[in-house]
Amino acid sequence: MTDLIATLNEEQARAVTLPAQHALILAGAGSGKTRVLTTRIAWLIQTGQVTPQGVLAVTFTNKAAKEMQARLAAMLPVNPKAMWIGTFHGLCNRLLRAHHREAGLPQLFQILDSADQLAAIKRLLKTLNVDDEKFPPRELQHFINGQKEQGVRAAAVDAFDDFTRRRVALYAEYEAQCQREAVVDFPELLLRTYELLSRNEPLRHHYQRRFRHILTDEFQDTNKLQYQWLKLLAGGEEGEAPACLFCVGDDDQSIYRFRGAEVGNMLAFEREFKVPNVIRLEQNYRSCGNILDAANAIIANNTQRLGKELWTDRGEGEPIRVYEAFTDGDEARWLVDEVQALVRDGMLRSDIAILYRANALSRGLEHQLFSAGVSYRVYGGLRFFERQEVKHALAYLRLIANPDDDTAFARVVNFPTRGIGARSLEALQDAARTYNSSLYATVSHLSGKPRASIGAFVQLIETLRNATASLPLPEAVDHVLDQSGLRAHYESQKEKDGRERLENLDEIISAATNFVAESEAPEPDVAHPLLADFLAHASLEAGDHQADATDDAVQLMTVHAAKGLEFDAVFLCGLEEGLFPHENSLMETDGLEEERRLMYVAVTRARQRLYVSLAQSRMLHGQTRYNMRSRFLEEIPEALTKWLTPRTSGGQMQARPAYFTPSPAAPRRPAVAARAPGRDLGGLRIGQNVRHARFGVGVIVAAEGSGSDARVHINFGAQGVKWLLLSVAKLDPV
Ligand SMILES: Nc1ncnc2c1ncn2[C@@H]1O[C@H](COP(=O)(O)OP(=O)(O)OP(=O)(O)O)[C@@H](O)[C@H]1O
Ligand SMILES: [Mg+2]
Repeated sequence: MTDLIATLNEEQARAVTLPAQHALILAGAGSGKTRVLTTRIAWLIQTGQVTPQGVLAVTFTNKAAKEMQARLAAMLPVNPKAMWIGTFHGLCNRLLRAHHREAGLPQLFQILDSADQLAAIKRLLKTLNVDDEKFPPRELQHFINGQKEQGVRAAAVDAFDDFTRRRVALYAEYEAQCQREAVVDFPELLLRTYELLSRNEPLRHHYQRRFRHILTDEFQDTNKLQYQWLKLLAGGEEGEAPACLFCVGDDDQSIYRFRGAEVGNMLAFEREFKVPNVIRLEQNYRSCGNILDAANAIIANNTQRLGKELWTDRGEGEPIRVYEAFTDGDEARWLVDEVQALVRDGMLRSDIAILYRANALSRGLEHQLFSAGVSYRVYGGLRFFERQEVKHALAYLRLIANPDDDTAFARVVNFPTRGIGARSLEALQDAARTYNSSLYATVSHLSGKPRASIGAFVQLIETLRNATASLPLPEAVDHVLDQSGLRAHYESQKEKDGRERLENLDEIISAATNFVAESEAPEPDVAHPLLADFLAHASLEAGDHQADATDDAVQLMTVHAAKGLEFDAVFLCGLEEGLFPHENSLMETDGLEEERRLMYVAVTRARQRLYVSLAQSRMLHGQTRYNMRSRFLEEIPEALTKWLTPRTSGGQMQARPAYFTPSPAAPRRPAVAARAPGRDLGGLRIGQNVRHARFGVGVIVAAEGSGSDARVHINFGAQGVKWLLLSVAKLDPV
């Protein structure tokens, strides 16, 4: 044990060996916060100040909890599985299972993940005959979860207008439905435990006496209810000594404010508990100097900071490598080549991470990795072709290619909802068994209402088949997305999630475009002969090649999912305005500062090598976009970087030069929505602020087309993001 402390620096050792009092460790990335927290648990146990059962430690992800357990097992002769180390959700689940009766739940209550929860809400709305146009399920879900995260039950919501009163009534109905069906959603796990402990005094005292040390990692991302929960468990009632709270966090890494995380909890904690020990750690052990300097320089542009600096004695290390590709395809190919070179030089694949801001970027990368036979693993998110909305879209295509595909039929016959009832489907399934034929073929044997409702669906598929027969594959996909109602369905879902799903739908068009370009298709490349191949390609890419956890695989994830992790080499791609910072954040300072913190998290994941890349044109969501270089890239001091491609002048990116010959995998024909690059934006440029008579002030985030066809993509903040024709819209520079 003393050995372990000997490897720590002075401040770290002081934090680990603090007396039994509250403490706040406020420190930047890679300064050893998580290591200090883990070592403190070991030290407390080893010095006999607490038993392993007396410790409660909260981590942010299950992966982090497992790592902490493994480190403890290496330091101490204890069974860390028996200890209370886990995420808020995991720990609450454990408490509720142990005291399910007191919590009013059957022992085998089921947990609803976010998708299940949404399905439950939809079902509820249907049963109650509620118009889901007026009360979109996803908004209702957001409302309910928001209330629960504030610790507010339906009965306690203050509703001053009719709309809110209706929502609250639905919240109450939803609570009743969950209770009837014995299911618990994510925020409910926390709220239920919180209520259990606050109402049940003996139980509360039991746990307050038991957990004498409560340690929380990533404290900057706790929400209000989580903080209340910690306070409740810490106790300190009626003259009893409270448990010692040991919280570690970094305000510069607070990246969940959009979900209700309150960085103010750090200050509230310090104030409310009169925390006697606030320790700052300033030495970074993770990253080489250049990487750290870049991170410091980037975050210095934020104004809302508690303020701290990081230094390292590891030497400056390698420069940050910057690659500016012509297209996203070029970017992905370069990236995979570079990954392979690193692996040849002896780096483990699992020490290499590819990070991106938005999930939609993973498809192109996955495709390149897959084609090159590099095993990879996608964390915290499904692989592209496994995502629900993508599977729905593929199901329509599968029915066009093969009407007898019953799985595809069942998946979309009533999605988007077309009022086909469970009874009708049962009748169809029974008849299919009797006639021993596929669902599709059986519809003609039905009669009455089922025949009419399901018959209309069959008719839709027939129409789709005819309409797409002579279209090029990407256009066929586009057509199906529209006519199936899928696009409209996800468009009606205004929350973040709905947008992301829409983006993923459009991404299938990009996939089809690339597939056609690569498949040596005979001219004319009309959809139908290619469709089956494309679908096979999609299911292959979805199923196989997903390396399992033990495999040595390159790690792909969003920046959000990378919090707390570290890798020898990090590739951060898509560094373009509109992508990172994300276009939805451009209008508000808070939004931009949260994006910058996210950038800081991304950069500080790298130990030795950091690559940042961008593409001058990117096919995303079915459209070719020409974005400006990300301001975050411009915020990295030039002396720290090494450009692998000629450094362009910055500002608006150059269009691909006319002499550039497309590489083999680049699209041979323009995609549905792609336009020729030579643009004349009538004196405007991407990144510029403009005023529109109706929408107000916005920022130009992308452009396409030229001459009288030129269109610009403008983010008007609260007014939304719009495509406007330059020749029609009157835009004044501001
Ligand atoms: N005193 C030390 N000597 C050597 N290595 C250290 C020391 N302290 C921390 N490290 C190493 O530095 C790396 C970063 O530590 P850790 O993950 O605990 O930082 P962190 O502050 O939790 O980072 P983040 O903010 O990203 O969560 C780890 O590999 C850790 O083992
Ligand atoms: Mg950490």
